[in-house]
Amino acid sequence: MVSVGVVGWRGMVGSVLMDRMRREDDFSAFEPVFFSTSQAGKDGPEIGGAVKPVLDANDLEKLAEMAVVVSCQGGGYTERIHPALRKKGWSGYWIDAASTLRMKDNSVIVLDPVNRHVIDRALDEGVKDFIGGNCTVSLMLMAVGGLFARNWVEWLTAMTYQSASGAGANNMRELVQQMGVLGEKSKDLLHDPAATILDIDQRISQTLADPDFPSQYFGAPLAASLIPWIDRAMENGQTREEWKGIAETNKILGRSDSPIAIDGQCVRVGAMRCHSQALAIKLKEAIPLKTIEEAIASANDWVSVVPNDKAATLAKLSPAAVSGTLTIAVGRIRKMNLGPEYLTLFTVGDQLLWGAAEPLRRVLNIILGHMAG
Ligand SMILES: NC(=O)C1=CN([C@@H]2O[C@H](COP(=O)(O)OP(=O)(O)OC[C@H]3O[C@@H](n4cnc5c(N)ncnc54)[C@H](OP(=O)(O)O)[C@@H]3O)[C@@H](O)[C@H]2O)C=CC1
Ligand SMILES: N[C@@H](CC(=O)OP(=O)(O)O)C(=O)O
Repeated sequence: MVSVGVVGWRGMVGSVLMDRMRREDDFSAFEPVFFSTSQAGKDGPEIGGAVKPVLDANDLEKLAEMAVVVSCQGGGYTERIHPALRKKGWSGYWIDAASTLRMKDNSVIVLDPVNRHVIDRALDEGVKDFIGGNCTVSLMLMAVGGLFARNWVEWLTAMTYQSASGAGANNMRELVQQMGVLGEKSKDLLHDPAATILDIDQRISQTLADPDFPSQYFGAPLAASLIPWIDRAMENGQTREEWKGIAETNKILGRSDSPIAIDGQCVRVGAMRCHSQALAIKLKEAIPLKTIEEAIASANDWVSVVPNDKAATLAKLSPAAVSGTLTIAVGRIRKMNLGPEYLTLFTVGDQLLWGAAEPLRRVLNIILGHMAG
């Protein structure tokens, strides 16, 4: 059996990946070897009734024995270990959730329902680094990949509403903590029939402004507010999250040499693990709405077109409705009053599933199939 090293299996993305692998019985196709930077020697996860000790994730000798390494450990780990392994002459496959290697010439950003042809060509050409994309980019392409596949898109803007999970587990905890503080600080007024809504609003504002309000990880209140800044500044005024939109989308589509114009604003909102996006798309021609909806709906098995009405929208087009599922909900699809070539829509997807773990799980199976010949 092919030995596959798994690093980062304890983390948030890694935990979601493990759950998906168990559900799809992926572990029956290879020999998993679990690595950790803090748990070496302890019992690893139970797989098929067997429990084996965890190995040291810094042990290059042991890692080099793997035919494939899957890492959800983070960019710092990748920066240290990947070049050291390659320098040792390791020629195995490296699959990674971190952004570190995404834009390297000899890596592929993987989203197989959208770019399987790019992945297959890379495997045939001997590429060994296969990297999961930025979650927002992956979710956008899962939503409107059908429009790109038909070469209908002239340009696209993505106004994002990104969940706390994109920033990490501690940020998710902080969001819930913030919600709890707001509830606790206002409950006396909520239970007082004489209290006016402006009394309650003022109490919330005072609580958000309190220097003791928990914001260590986000750096600002997120609950009852939002943060229009994700990742670090770029020289052109974008954030790096916004830059990923054009850079990674075009690399995934194999369009880096003739990029499609993409830009937008990336905003953190108080959702737990689903990213939402409002897209505006300039089509190359005035395509009928029904034809557009059919192209979106037929692009992959997970996209689900939600009718543009209030009941369907409230029931199906939200983080509350989509969280924890592989569904890519796409709704509010309509032409804009800017002209018949201008399309807008709203999409919601689970940022830990299709935004992180699922593309890694799927490309591992593609690579194992390629290795089997
Ligand atoms: N967060 C997201 O939604 C997305 C993240 N990514 C990327 O995926 C990578 C992993 O991100 P993420 O999963 O958020 O990272 P986490 O911080 O959740 O996990 C990374 C590692 O932290 C260590 N760790 C320390 N304390 C704990 C703890 N209490 N519980 C579990 N693990 C702990 C574990 O390593 P050890 O076992 O060695 O101690 C774990 O593998 C990053 O590169 C990130 O950029 C990509 C797309 C989306
Ligand atoms: N940056 C995304 C999460 C993610 O995809 O990170 P990266 O592109 O560094 O893997 C967010 O904050 O929501």
